[in-house]
Amino acid sequence: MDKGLLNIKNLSTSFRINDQFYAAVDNVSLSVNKNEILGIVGESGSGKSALAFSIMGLHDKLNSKIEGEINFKDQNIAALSEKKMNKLRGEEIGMIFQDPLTALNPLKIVGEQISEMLYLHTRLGKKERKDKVLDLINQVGIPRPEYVYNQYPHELSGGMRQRIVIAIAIACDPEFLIADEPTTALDVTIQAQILSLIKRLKNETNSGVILITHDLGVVAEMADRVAVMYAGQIVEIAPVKELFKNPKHPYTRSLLNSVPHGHEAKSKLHVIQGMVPSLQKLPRTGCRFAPRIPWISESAHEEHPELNEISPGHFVRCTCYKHFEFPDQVEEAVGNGVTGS
Ligand SMILES: Nc1ncnc2c1ncn2[C@@H]1O[C@H](COP(=O)(O)OP(=O)(O)OP(=O)(O)O)[C@@H](O)[C@H]1O
Repeated sequence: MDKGLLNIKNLSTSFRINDQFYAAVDNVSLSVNKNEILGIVGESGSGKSALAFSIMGLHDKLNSKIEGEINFKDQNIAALSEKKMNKLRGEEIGMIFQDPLTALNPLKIVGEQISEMLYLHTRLGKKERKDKVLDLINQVGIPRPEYVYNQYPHELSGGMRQRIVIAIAIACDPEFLIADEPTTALDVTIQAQILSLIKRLKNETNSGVILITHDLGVVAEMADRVAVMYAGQIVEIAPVKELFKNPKHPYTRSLLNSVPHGHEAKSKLHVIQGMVPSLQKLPRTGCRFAPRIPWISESAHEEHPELNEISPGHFVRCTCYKHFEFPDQVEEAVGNGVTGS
């Protein structure tokens, strides 16, 4: 894989459960370049947030364990002290959290919350900080910055609150942004505004972005490349157009097929049943997706599934995709007098 602004190598993040550690992120390698948005998709429990929190160094050290490397601008930030990580967080890597209500302090006016970031990470004086905060509120598309500066989070709409969270994340011009489900809590029109804001900021600052979402429409709109996570592993990674045009892994195909398209209202949705197993129940050997596609023979899977590059920049884990059909598609084909391959 190419060398980017962020290079993650063999990252595993494990959590302590009943005195044993279980990996929620399991041997993940990926890179993100400047001015690139990497979308990360996957069902709930696939390890997306655990990965994001690992990059930000936000896991509780007592109950989690991180192995592997998280190289940011050629420095392994997984090995940094808490003090250095505190400096890096916000200053060089900003994070936009899913729920603005929990990300913001309900007892402080929003202007001060943005200003605090500048106080911690810059040498700006009080007046310069205020000017910069007003400028940031303006940049994230909120009218009347002077007025909004003095408001409490509960006085703002959900969309405005998320803009404030974004203003905090970009206050120090970070070179990298992690957005973890940034629009999940918002209604559709506001979603579109927030996403175009993130894209504009990325273009203006040339920053690298990881965008975590379970919404494939968002990924199609925003990402340059997409990584599909299942049970702690990347099962497929490809440039966005390639992934949508030529999805290979059964899990990716199932995710894509579960999105209804308006113009195909009457066509059937082929979906794989089941869900990501809990950490303790996760199969740790062989193809982790095999239990959800039991109609695919054991010999179709690799014993130790790796990410194989099948075309430039398009990687797929395991060989089972070569033999995969949705069972109801096979039935349809047989019903039509055509045998499924
Ligand atoms: N602090 C923790 N302690 C124990 N297990 C955890 C912890 N955080 C996450 N997990 C487990 O790790 C797995 C991955 O969780 P994670 O939150 O990363 O998934 P996700 O893909 O981000 O899901 P969602 O879309 O719901 O946010 C899950 O099985 C989850 O229960």
